[in-house]
Amino acid sequence: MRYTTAGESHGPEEIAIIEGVPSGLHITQEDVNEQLSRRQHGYGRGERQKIETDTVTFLTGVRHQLTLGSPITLNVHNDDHNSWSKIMAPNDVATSENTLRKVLRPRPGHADLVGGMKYRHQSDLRNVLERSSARETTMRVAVGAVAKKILAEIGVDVHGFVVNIGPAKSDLSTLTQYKNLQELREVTENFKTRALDATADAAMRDVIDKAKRDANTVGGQVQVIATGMPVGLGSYVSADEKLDGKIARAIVGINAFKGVQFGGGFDNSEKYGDEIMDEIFWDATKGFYRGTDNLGGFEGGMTTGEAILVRGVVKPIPTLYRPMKSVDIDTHKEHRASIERSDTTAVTAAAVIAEAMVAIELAKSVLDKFDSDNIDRMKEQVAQYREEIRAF
Ligand SMILES: Cc1cc2nc3c(=O)[nH]c(=O)nc-3n(C[C@H](O)[C@H](O)[C@H](O)COP(=O)(O)O)c2cc1C
Ligand SMILES: C=C(O[C@@H]1CC(C(=O)O)=C[C@@H](OP(=O)(O)O)[C@H]1O)C(=O)O
Repeated sequence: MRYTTAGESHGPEEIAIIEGVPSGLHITQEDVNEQLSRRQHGYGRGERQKIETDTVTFLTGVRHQLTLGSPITLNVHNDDHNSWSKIMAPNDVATSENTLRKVLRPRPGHADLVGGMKYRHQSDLRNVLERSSARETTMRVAVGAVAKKILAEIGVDVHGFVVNIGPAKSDLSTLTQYKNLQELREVTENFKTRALDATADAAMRDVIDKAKRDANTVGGQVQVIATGMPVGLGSYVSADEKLDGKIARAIVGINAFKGVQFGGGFDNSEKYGDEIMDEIFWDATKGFYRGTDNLGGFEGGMTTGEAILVRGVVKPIPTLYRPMKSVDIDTHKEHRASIERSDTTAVTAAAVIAEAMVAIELAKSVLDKFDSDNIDRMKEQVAQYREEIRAF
């Protein structure tokens, strides 16, 4: 399975094309809309989310709620485009009127300056901003919704949570060692049944309100937990086959993500070996298993069969309403950075996007190993493989 996305933030449409989804997968537009709606929620976002109601249209690859095995085209309309149609017009020549919203003072922390240099957009950095915007993550979540449906067919569940927003921490933040799998499962379930909107926590709202009052922004960490993956997805034999490596790349590829860890991650560096390795046990019904999950479900770049625990670090939003120092690209004079309408934080959305990215990488790995033509044949092969592994 592979995919590509296209679309500018204030252009008319966002598009994704996915190839390699098996035939016979049951999927509806509502399945995708549910995930798109989760991405749009979260305290601390700006005015844009009030304008958009992200809903998908299947343009190709699905018939009577079943995938055909052909490329699937997903489309989400940008409602905000109504206010930008002249500025984003593909067929009109540039005039003083339709370039009114020029960006000439690059925002530190954004793609503006380097993107402008690289693509020679020296007359208007909006040409960078439009595609570098995290608006594009709408389509990654849409693709992730398809991946989650594939994974659900073989009992794999993937869920993203907020760990902290600035200094305000959720209960999950204390679970860095995962010594007790039962505790991990309970906390996970507890979090899932609560509103995804971890920013409902009063302490988190306070941090966001303070940042907003100060014309500032704030970041945080998110955690993705995936359960039910078969043993042995990914491989140690070549560096680019390692599934933890593919997931790390997918996570850091999300706008504003600056770090990733598995299991206890960075905290493990302060521990001794006997505190960290996940000891091996055997049981006649389930075969080999571990008592802990300090390594986050990977050994040698392969799934161990325990929960996959991935954490991502999200930097604060770069656009500041009290902007930082920058330089005008026309005059080369020092000037405060441009201000664009912006979020105060997007950590809650980031948890949903990280979930989608993990789901995409896991689904790809399943489709690489098992039949990818038809979903029922894939399921049969996974069941057969699971039985072989259990009997090892
Ligand atoms: C869901 C989401 C929403 C975002 N919203 C904004 C925003 O409103 N304003 C902004 O300046 N950056 C926002 N960002 C971050 C920028 O897109 C990102 O920092 C920028 O593209 C530079 O990429 P980098 O941080 O990965 O280097 C958002 C990121 C995510 C994941
Ligand atoms: C549009 C979304 O996020 C946008 C991501 C973003 C950025 O610079 O990354 C900047 C803002 O864009 P705008 O100026 O149009 O409000 C966010 O709203 C979205 O998540 O759907």
